[in-house]
Amino acid sequence: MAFRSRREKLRSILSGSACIRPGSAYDAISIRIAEDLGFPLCMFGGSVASLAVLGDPDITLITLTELAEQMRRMSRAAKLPVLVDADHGYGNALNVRRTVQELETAGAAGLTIEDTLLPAGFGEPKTQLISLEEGVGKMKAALDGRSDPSLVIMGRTGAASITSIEDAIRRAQAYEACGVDALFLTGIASRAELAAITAATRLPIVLGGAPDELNALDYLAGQRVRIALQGHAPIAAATQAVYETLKALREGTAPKALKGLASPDLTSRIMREADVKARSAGLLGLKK
Ligand SMILES: O=C([O-])CC(=O)C(=O)O
Ligand SMILES: [Mg+2]
Repeated sequence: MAFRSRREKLRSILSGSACIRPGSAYDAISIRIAEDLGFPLCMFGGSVASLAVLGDPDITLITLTELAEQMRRMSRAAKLPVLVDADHGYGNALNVRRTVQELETAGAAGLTIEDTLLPAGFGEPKTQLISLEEGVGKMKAALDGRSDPSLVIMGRTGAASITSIEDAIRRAQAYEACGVDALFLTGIASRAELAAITAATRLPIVLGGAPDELNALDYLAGQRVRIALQGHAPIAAATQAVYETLKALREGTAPKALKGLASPDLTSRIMREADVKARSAGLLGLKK
């Protein structure tokens, strides 16, 4: 299968002994840049999917079809393994199963399913969790939905900052018992909390946003953390660059006087233009 080697690369990160930083990417251009810079993995967050596809905040307005289509574009553009944030799986456990099928055929190397109540409930200003039992059903459905056994399924909980660290441990243990491949934890606030999770579980850990005391990769590796996210700065940088450029043009700056544009060489590399030219020579009878 075409995507198996990507999934095996993600598996080798999880079964290794180091902790890596994934590149945050959200479209064909950003994943090619992450690939060229040598990132071993790309994180495709739900927040950046919503922003890139809809221009909206992370409130689960995006549909599974839109997420999977963006994933497919990224899979086509680069060979870098992608870990995709599949939020709550776009519905109940049956929807989770469908979500896994769609993201698997779209080329994801791995995906996370979380136990957050999404979209937000009526009259609920704060994030809520679904029950542990429903969460377990979702993890089982996700595992059942996979047809390539190398696709990585991660059980995710943000319980540590929503209910308690004890609840996060209970949930992590329950998802581990379902047979997920890794635990994705958000809202871990301290080394003591991470140590408690590490001691109570045995699967590789992926850490969402974390405070400064959880930044050192060697320390994290010793706590069985294999992947540590560091936010989504690239899309923020892209937004600022587009803003500055449009603002300068609107104010009358000549295109040639603009600062901070990609050079023709960088653009050509991102477009894989040398490959296109070689292909055109062979297939369209054009000069190389
Ligand atoms: O998965 C991540 O990178 C963190 C997250 O939930 C999001 O950005 O939506
Ligand atoms: Mg998310």
